[in-house]
Amino acid sequence: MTQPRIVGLTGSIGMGKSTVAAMFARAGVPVFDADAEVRALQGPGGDLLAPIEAAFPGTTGPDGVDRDRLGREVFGNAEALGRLEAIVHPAVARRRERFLLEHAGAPLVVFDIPLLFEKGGHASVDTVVVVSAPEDVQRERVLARPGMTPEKFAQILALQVPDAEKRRRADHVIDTGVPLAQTEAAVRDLAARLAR
Ligand SMILES: CC(C)(COP(=O)(O)OP(=O)(O)OC[C@H]1O[C@@H](n2cnc3c(N)ncnc32)[C@H](O)[C@@H]1O)[C@@H](O)C(=O)NCCC(=O)NCCS
Ligand SMILES: Nc1ncnc2c1ncn2[C@@H]1O[C@H](COP(=O)(O)OP(=O)(O)OP(=O)(O)O)[C@@H](O)[C@H]1O
Repeated sequence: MTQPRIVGLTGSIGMGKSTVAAMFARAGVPVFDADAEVRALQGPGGDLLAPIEAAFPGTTGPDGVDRDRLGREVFGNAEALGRLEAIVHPAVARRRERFLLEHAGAPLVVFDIPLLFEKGGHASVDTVVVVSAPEDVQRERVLARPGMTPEKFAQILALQVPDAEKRRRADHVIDTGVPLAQTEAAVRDLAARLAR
């Protein structure tokens, strides 16, 4: 059986990755959502609660990981973030392998991976799609989120490959600074071309 073509979907914070991933799913393309996997692994009863509690005492409870609290410990502290990533990323990679086996017959699959460039994942996908919007649109979207502050936004941006570089390295750029219907049409068109 031929392997599906693997699309790596990425973009900086607030650029619209999750929205565009949902558009690919509506176009019939199976989507692996790395963030959702992290949330499941860190949620109530999740496999990673014990190792995270051991490494970051007091950050887990009956509701799973307290993400705000853990975020405060790791964003802005490279050593702590590295320790968390060493717990989380191998578990996500195992789930991604399983997803690929489950969808071995599909012509096209999407890996929605926020840190595709940052962690070198672009080398193991066939095509890179970057979602991008003007900086002021990104900023407005992110600061509108509950719990977000300009300081946290700046810390997260500093950890991410800049948008301009992502766009330069992309095989395809999806513009999300336009009306949703226009983005959705672009995604449908790209999905059809890539599935051929
Ligand atoms: C620290 C945690 C609990 C904070 O959760 P919270 O819900 O507050 O934030 P969220 O996950 O929505 O992330 C907010 C923004 O930060 C970015 N971000 C998250 N982790 C990282 C990281 N390791 N490096 C750079 N940016 C990151 C996200 O892409 C997003 O743009 C969580 O981000 C986490 O467990 N991160 C480590 C795992 C990871 O690398 N996840 C992202 C890729 S799968
Ligand atoms: N044309 C568009 N394409 C995508 N999103 C849009 C568009 N116009 C407006 N939006 C809005 O922008 C927001 C994008 O948020 P989304 O959660 O998809 O970003 P994200 O890149 O996944 O974020 P993060 O990296 O922080 O997880 C949504 O509220 C969405 O409705």
